Amino acid sequence: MSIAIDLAGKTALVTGGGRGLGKAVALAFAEAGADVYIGNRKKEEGNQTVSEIVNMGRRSGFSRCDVSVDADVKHLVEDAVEFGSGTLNCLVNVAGVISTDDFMLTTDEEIRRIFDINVIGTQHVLKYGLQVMQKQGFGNIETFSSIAGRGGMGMLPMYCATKAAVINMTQSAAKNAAPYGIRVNSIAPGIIRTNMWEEILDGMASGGDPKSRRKDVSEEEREALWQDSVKSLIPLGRAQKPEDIAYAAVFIASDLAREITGQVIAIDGGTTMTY
Ligand SMILES: NC(=O)C1=CN([C@@H]2O[C@H](COP(=O)(O)OP(=O)(O)OC[C@H]3O[C@@H](n4cnc5c(N)ncnc54)[C@H](O)[C@@H]3O)[C@@H](O)[C@H]2O)C=CC1
Ligand SMILES: C[C@H](CCC(=O)O)[C@H]1CC[C@H]2[C@@H]3[C@H](O)C[C@@H]4CC(=O)CC[C@]4(C)[C@H]3CC[C@]12C
Repeated sequence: MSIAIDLAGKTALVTGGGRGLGKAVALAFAEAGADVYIGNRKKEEGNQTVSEIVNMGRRSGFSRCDVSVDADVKHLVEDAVEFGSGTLNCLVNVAGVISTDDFMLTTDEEIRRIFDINVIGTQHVLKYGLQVMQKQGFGNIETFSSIAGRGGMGMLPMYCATKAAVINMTQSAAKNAAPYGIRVNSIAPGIIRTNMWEEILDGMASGGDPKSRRKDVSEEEREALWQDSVKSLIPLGRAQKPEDIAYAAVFIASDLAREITGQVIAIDGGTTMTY
C-alpha cells in the first residue's frame, strides 16, 4: 500500500504564479493532477507558467491581476470559477512583496505600498474565495505568510507586520469558514533564494535607510551574506527550495490534511523551532 496525492479533477487558483514560489506552487498542483488558473501582475510571466502547465498535460489559464485592487481579484476569481466549470477547489494566495526599510526611516508611502499588497491583497483574495466556496460548501484556501510574521525583528519591520496580519486574518477566516466545510491555512516559508531574497540581500548590504540603498552590491558580497544567513539561521543547514514549499502547499490542499485548519505551517529547516 502507498499514500499518494491525487488532485485530478480539481481546480486550483494561484496568485503570484508567474515566478518564484507562486510558480513552483502552480507547477506542483499541476503535477498532482489539478487544472491550474494563474493570477499575476505581469502577463508574460503568467503566460509562461500557463504554457509549462499545458505541456504537462493539464488545463491552465491566466488573468492579469493586481491583488491590491479589489475589482482585479473579483474578476480573477470569477475567471477561475468559469475555468473550473463553476467550481473552485483550491485557492493559494502567494503574491507578496518585501520592504527592507528601517522602522525609523521608512515612509508612509512605503508602508501603504506593502500593506496594500500583502494585507489588503490577502483580504481581497480571502473575501472573494470564501464567497465562492461558501456557496459551493467546500474548498481549501492557503495564504502565504512568513516565519518573519511570527514576531518582530530588528530588520524588515513593516514586512514582519504585514505577515503577522496575514497570519491573524487567516485564523479569523478559518473560524468563519469552518462551518461551511472550508479549510484555511497559512504557509510560512523559511529562506528561499528567489527574487525577493535578492532584495533582502541588497537590504542587508545597504542597511535600512531607503535614501542610501546601494546599487553596487557585488555577487561575492551577496553570496557571502546568503551563506552566512543560511548557516547561522537554519538548523538543518540548508536553504529551502521552491518545491519544498510547493509540496507542503499541495499536501495542505489534499484530503490527507483534512483535519488541518487555522494553522501556520512553517517550512523552514527548523529556523523557528524555538520561536
Ligand atoms: N523567498 C522567501 O524566502 C520567502 C517568501 N515568502 C513569501 O512567499 C511569497 C512569494 O515570494 P517569492 O516567490 O519569494 O517572491 P518573488 O518576488 O519571486 O515573487 C512574488 C510574486 O508575487 C507577485 N506579485 C507581487 N505583487 C503583486 C500584486 N500586487 N498583485 C499580484 N501579484 C503580485 C509577483 O509578480 C511575483 O510573481 C510572498 O508572499 C513572500 O512574502 C515568505 C517567506 C520567505
Ligand atoms: C528575511 C527572513 C524572512 C524570509 C521572508 O519572509 O522573506 C527572516 C527570517 C529569519 C530572520 C532573521 C532572524 O529572525 C534572526 C535575526 C533577527 C533580527 O532581529 C534581524 C536579523 C535576523 C538575522 C533576521 C534577518 C531576517 C530573517 C532571515
